[in-house]
Amino acid sequence: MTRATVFGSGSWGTAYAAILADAGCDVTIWSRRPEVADEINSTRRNGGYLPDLQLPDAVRATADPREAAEGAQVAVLAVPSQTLRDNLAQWGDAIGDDAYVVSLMKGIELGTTRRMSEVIAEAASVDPERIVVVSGPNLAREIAAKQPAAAVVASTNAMARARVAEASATPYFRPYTNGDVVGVEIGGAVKNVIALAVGMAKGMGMGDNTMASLLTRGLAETARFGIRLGADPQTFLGLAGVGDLVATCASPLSRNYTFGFKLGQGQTLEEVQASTKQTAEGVKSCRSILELATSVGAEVPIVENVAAVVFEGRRPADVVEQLMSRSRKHERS
Ligand SMILES: NC(=O)C1=CN([C@@H]2O[C@H](COP(=O)(O)OP(=O)(O)OC[C@H]3O[C@@H](n4cnc5c(N)ncnc54)[C@H](OP(=O)(O)O)[C@@H]3O)[C@@H](O)[C@H]2O)C=CC1
Ligand SMILES: O=C(CO)COP(=O)(O)O
Repeated sequence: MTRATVFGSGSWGTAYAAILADAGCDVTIWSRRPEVADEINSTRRNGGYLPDLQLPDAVRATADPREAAEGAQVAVLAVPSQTLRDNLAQWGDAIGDDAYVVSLMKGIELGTTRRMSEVIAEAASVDPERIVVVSGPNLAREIAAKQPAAAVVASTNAMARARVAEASATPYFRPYTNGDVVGVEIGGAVKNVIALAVGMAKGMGMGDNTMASLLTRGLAETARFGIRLGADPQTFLGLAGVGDLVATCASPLSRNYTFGFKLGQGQTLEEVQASTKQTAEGVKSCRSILELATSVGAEVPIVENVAAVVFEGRRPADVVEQLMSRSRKHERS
């Protein structure tokens, strides 16, 4: 039986722990708050994040990272992208040298512009051949309700991706393997920013043509940018590209879409931030994505305009005008 640890007991960490248990693993969750670990152990629920999910008996929790990581062959990381480096500094050394380290995170680090697999390799000295990235159209609430979904399990190491895919396969969660870690991580990070843009448009009362236009042009800029970093263009047509973009941009369950929607309705950044406890990765990552894209000479106008709203206080309505008045060009330029 595979021993797995999930670091992070938020929405996706908790839902992923259930996937692993349903796939036959013995799972320990690390919660940073002891009361969350106690609640999971005594009620088999994590009411603050996924109140409707009854966790399988094979899942237990602890607030002690070393106890959580003990003997784990698979260590899953599900904390916010911007805290990952600090988290790993605290307990990264608890992860065994032979464990596969799985990133569920969809962001780019501020300041360094590192992808999450790069942060893991640097901050916890993990061999990149042991790092696996899981991404795709996986809204935690739907997965927790055991609604069927597919995902991509990416690693440069064929054995690592096969092993993690096997440990995560259930009747409602179907993993596909992929060797393109860069493309999978870029798709996952940029779609959050495009979902903020779509949310803003919807919040301003715009309809499906606007949504589809933003989504399609968003995919174009994601691919343009990812290819400059060495990604396989085909990855953006897959689950970590189109798949996740569609799920996130079309769902009120998405924190990024909802965040953008509230901005579009006229709430201030501070008001929206105060109303949401959960992680909307695109809000911070739009800045690091813009910086990384600029450094490789990739034009990312939607990301740039979302960053102008979030970091410069521009109004969403001004951004729409700006995007619509850009110089005309070939669709594939
Ligand atoms: N939710 C989803 O549907 C999906 C999310 N993802 C990605 O997974 C990653 C995690 O997301 P998700 O689980 O949804 O996030 P949540 O906001 O739901 O949970 C974050 C978790 O990280 C913990 N945490 C640990 N250290 C810190 C810290 N220093 N500051 C804040 N929180 C900390 C939180 O603890 P505490 O409870 O004590 O605050 C909580 O358990 C993100 O990158 C997200 O993009 C990917 C696919 C689906
Ligand atoms: O990544 C996700 C779905 O695949 C979750 O999106 P949000 O973080 O916007 O909720």
